[in-house]
Amino acid sequence: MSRKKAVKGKGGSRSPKASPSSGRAAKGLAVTASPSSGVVYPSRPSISNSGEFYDISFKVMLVGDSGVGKTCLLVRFKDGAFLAGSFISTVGIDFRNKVMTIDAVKVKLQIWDTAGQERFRSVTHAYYRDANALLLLYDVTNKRSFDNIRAWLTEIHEYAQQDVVVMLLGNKADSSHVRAVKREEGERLAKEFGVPFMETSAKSGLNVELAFTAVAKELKHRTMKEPDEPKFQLQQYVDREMRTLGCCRS
Ligand SMILES: Nc1nc2c(ncn2[C@@H]2O[C@H](COP(=O)(O)OP(=O)(O)OP(=O)(O)O)[C@@H](O)[C@H]2O)c(=O)[nH]1
Ligand SMILES: [Mg+2]
Repeated sequence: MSRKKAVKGKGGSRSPKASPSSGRAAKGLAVTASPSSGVVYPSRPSISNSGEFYDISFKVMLVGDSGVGKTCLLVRFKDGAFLAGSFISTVGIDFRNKVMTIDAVKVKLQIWDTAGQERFRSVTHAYYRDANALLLLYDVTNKRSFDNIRAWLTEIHEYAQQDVVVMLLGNKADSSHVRAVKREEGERLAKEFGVPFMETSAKSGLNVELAFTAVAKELKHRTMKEPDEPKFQLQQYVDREMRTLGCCRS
């Protein structure tokens, strides 16, 4: 992840107008195309900038106050590393691509890392409308970042698509000695707004993969759901995975 002062990503085009794109068709899969979600065109193979084929592509945005760990979460997910040391605040917006295999379908996530600082808010607003999913972060050691979640949700409501997938993440869960927001408080707020929730740690890797996988599953199901297939239940999936893995999946 480039942390330098640039509005540039490593993954290719950075036009906010680029719509969810298509990829190589998954063999034998029924496809329903929707203009606002990842669309599959069976005859058109696509290849990501990293050289990987994919079937469907979605845009995911990381949002939340400055310092909550958005960049670190993305770096952990993409590179499996933690950016320790001094904090370099993101300037503008940046993105990285990752192709995941979800139920035998190659799902490309184009993940936009936004700047949490107030002065970049207008830049972020321009990107909301094309996002298929938003990961909204607060820092469990910073009460203010949690209190600001309501304002972030209002902003999301104002600028994002109506059917955008939103997930609330309480990051820095490794810092139990300086915790300022209880897990139950996060759960309560998420319930109030009807969004799925989990705690994560970019430092330890706790639930990082799970957060992105859950979002990718939800988006994939919305696009490729068979008529008789039940609706994917994101929070239930997350709860089940956390139980199975003793709540501490990395
Ligand atoms: N202990 C701990 N520290 C973290 C974690 N995630 C991020 N940090 C630290 O928090 C600081 C901010 O992290 P960033 O990822 O740069 O924050 P950001 O949300 O991208 O901030 P902006 O780019 O300004 O919006 C850095 O010093 C990180 O090392 C985490 O899970 N645990
Ligand atoms: Mg950042």
